[in-house]
Amino acid sequence: AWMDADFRRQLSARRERVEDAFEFEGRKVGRGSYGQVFKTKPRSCADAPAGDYALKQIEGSGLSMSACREIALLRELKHPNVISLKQVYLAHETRQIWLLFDYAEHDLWRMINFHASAKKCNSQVSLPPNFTKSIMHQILCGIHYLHSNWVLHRDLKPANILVMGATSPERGRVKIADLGLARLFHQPLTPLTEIDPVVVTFWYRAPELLLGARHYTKAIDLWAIGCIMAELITDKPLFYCKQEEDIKTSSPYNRDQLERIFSVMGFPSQQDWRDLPHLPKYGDLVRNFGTGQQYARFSLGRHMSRSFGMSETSPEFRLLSRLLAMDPLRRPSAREALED
Ligand SMILES: Cc1ccc(-n2nc(C(C)(C)C)cc2NC(=O)NCCO)cc1
Repeated sequence: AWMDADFRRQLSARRERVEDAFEFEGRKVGRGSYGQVFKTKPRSCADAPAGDYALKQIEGSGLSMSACREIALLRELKHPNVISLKQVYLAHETRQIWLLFDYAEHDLWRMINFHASAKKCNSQVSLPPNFTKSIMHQILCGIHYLHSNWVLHRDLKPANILVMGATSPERGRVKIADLGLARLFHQPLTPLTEIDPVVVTFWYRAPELLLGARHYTKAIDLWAIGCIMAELITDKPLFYCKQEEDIKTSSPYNRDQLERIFSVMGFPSQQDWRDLPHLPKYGDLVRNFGTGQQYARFSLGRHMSRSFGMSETSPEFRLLSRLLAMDPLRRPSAREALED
């Protein structure tokens, strides 16, 4: 009531309603803790250019903290490899918030699974090497832009790497997005609750996070990019680890996930990772793994050459092993990885 009633009436009469501009009934394509997403086209009367759009109806009502954060963040960011927010619709009657994005036909999770299943039935439809190189270059460009604006992603994984489809003028272009769950908790140590049917995976989480690191860093994003690179090459999650169903742990320490990392990478020595003993969960690590002698013969080179014939002297292996350095201080910045 603080606003003059007549002025309010004029404003609400002029405000463009999302249902007037877009047809989205029954066209839901996504559902998660963040809200629901519809694939839509503008109605002829709308002034949006023709093409497919994604309309996200934000969970909850009114300007929640996460809605504010998403709008404030996305409206400032503009890069070809980062999802772009086209329009915000505030439905005052229902206090609903709608975000309009360009529709991305694909995401890396589905593309990798498609090729993995195609491989199983022996049609050699594996991802062409140039595809992996192009996707990696675009992810690194997008992350370099975010990091230079001091935006950390915190939950990079194939499902958050969108790829524009054939009907889009930006065909084949990567759009880094954040479709969901982990965004609700800004600190790495918040308990993971099952507010979303899809179980959170730890496969892309850097070892320092699993050992209780208190803050996200750029190096944590680069570790995840290393995991994505390996998955593009092999069609398999590098640090695949079965998930217990009830992930209600409040501790960041995940023994099974750490075990999987060590059985691929080997166990980090004092020389490999000087600061390891200073991490909060180092005591648990020693209790569970001792000196890690049982992993002495494992290494990334051994894993990639024995399982996928990748040469340890190849340039792609060199980049992969830099991205997957156990010590976060030894991982390259996005710029250094781009130069590589
Ligand atoms: C609460 C909240 C949710 C998502 C974001 N977010 N962040 C990003 C980055 C890639 C710029 C980091 C992108 C988004 N949001 C989206 O990708 N939204 C589209 C589907 O939900 C921000 C904040």
